[in-house]
Amino acid sequence: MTSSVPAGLPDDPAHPALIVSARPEPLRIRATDTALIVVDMQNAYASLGGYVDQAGFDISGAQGTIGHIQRAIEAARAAGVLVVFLQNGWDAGYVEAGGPGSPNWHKSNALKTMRAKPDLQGRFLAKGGWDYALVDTLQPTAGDIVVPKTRYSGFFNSTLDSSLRARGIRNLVFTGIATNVCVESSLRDAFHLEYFSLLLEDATHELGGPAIQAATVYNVETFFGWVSTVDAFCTALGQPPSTTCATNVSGELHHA
Ligand SMILES: NC(=O)N/C=C\C(=O)O
Repeated sequence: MTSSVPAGLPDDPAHPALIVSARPEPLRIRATDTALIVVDMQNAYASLGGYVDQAGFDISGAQGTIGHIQRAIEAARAAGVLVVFLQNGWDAGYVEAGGPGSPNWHKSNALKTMRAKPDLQGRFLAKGGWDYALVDTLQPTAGDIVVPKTRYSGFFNSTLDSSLRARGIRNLVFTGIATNVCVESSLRDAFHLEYFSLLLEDATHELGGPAIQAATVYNVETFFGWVSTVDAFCTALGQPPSTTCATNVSGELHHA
């Protein structure tokens, strides 16, 4: 059910709110209590030759997603919205990945692919390696935060929750890869931790195909939060794409 009445934290006359056009209704946020969460934009998930590519997933849409995330990051920084990069992976010896006693050892397609192809052993998601690194075009700058994590949810065994609470953050704007795994896992945990979550659907990419993307969007819109676009986010921040930046069809960033 959609509505035009904004949801979100109550109005506070001392701190005027911004309204983001979203489904199922607009969401009220403030730059000072909002963080843009960039989930796992590492070579593993967004570059040819990285883990998910080598494990057989289609990442042909990832380049376009990178361009959309760049726009959201530029708008966030310009408006004073905190930018948080999540970075998924383990120590080079894979101790943090867990052994056979951990479901992660059995379900992680990175670990499974490396076990199936021993020549790839040590290549995927190991701290210090190319696969683990954030893609060249989405690098943190001063004022941004980078939060390492070892499981799908950014909130599990990480400093994410305390870093956000210390800064008074109550609204999280989610971007990244993969929509249906680490983005959705983190967003679901955010709901249970009382954060208001906004998914920028054109700044995410799925592992599993368009129906899988649609399923997460449905889940978020119906149960866990709100769904919007990069353009709507930029506009709400007073950073319309025409005056800040725009993407061309290949997803590369250029300044207008
Ligand atoms: N970043 C993610 O969504 N990761 C998904 C799968 C994996 O890490 O194996």
